[in-house]
Amino acid sequence: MKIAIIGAGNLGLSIAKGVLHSNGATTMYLTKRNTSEIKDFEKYGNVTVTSDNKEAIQNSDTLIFAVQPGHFSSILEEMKDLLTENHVIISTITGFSISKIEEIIGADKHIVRSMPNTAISVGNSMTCICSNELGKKRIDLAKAIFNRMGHTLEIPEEQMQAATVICASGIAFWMRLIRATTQGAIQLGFDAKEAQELAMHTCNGAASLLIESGNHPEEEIDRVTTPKGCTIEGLNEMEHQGLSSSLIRGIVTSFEKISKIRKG
Ligand SMILES: NC(=O)C1=CN([C@@H]2O[C@H](COP(=O)(O)OP(=O)(O)OC[C@H]3O[C@@H](n4cnc5c(N)ncnc54)[C@H](O)[C@@H]3O)[C@@H](O)[C@H]2O)C=CC1
Ligand SMILES: O=C(O)[C@@H]1CCC=N1
Repeated sequence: MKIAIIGAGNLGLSIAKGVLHSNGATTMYLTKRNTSEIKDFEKYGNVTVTSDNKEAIQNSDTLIFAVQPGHFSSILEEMKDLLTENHVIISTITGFSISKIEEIIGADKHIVRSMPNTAISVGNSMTCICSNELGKKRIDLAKAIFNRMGHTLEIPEEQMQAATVICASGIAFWMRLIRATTQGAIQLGFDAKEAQELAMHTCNGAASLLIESGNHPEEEIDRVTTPKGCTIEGLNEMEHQGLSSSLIRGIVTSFEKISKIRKG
């Protein structure tokens, strides 16, 4: 597998780390405009860091685009003559539809849209993917790439905007919940380091319980909430203060913002 990551910023580098972590590529190109900060990646023998997208594309078969939405059209325009039916073109760009990509490079290319998150760097991304008609022939390959770095779900393109919020922005939402729990633990007497340790491992345990059991969260909550106990008292107070409601409202607000990014 010869992978090029076009736009090695926050997400692109997270993908690069995940690929390295999982030995997922024979060669890997990382491109960005100013490469000085990421030259270190060349210590991995199979990695080339360059600002030359053309070189990266010509020497790779799987192209992962991770540039800002506003830069994507012009990069595709510049590179379209280099893109062939042998390439698998994977976009991670928020709000940029497959039809818009096809308008620029043509429908005769294998195009996959993916929405990973930054936990891809530690091999634990929730990644949603979909493809154009021709890309269906390569979707299993794309799934195999992302499955090495977490969990993958194929979805209809119409759900991509929602997946962006739940999975990609979701990392930030969960971080805030972990941070708030950490602050609570400090208030109760743990030092900051221990407080975070307790918060993040408990969060990990909660997710693992659901993943392994397939249970609904309320089933697991029922096991914790002793009648007249402290958990239900705390949980109800959180709901009086709008915990679930504020999360749902935040999710919907992020979703609506993507439509504005798309138009802009
Ligand atoms: N950060 C995240 O957690 C996620 C981001 N995304 C999407 O991924 C894309 C990238 O997001 P970030 O990594 O956060 O942005 P970023 O700004 O950190 O990275 C973009 C990179 O592209 C580089 N770049 C700009 N023009 C270029 C060009 N002509 N050739 C090569 N590289 C070029 C920039 O130097 C920068 O390093 C966005 O479209 C975003 O919507 C999707 C899922 C998660
Ligand atoms: O905040 C953003 O717009 C991008 C897309 C999802 C995660 N980061």
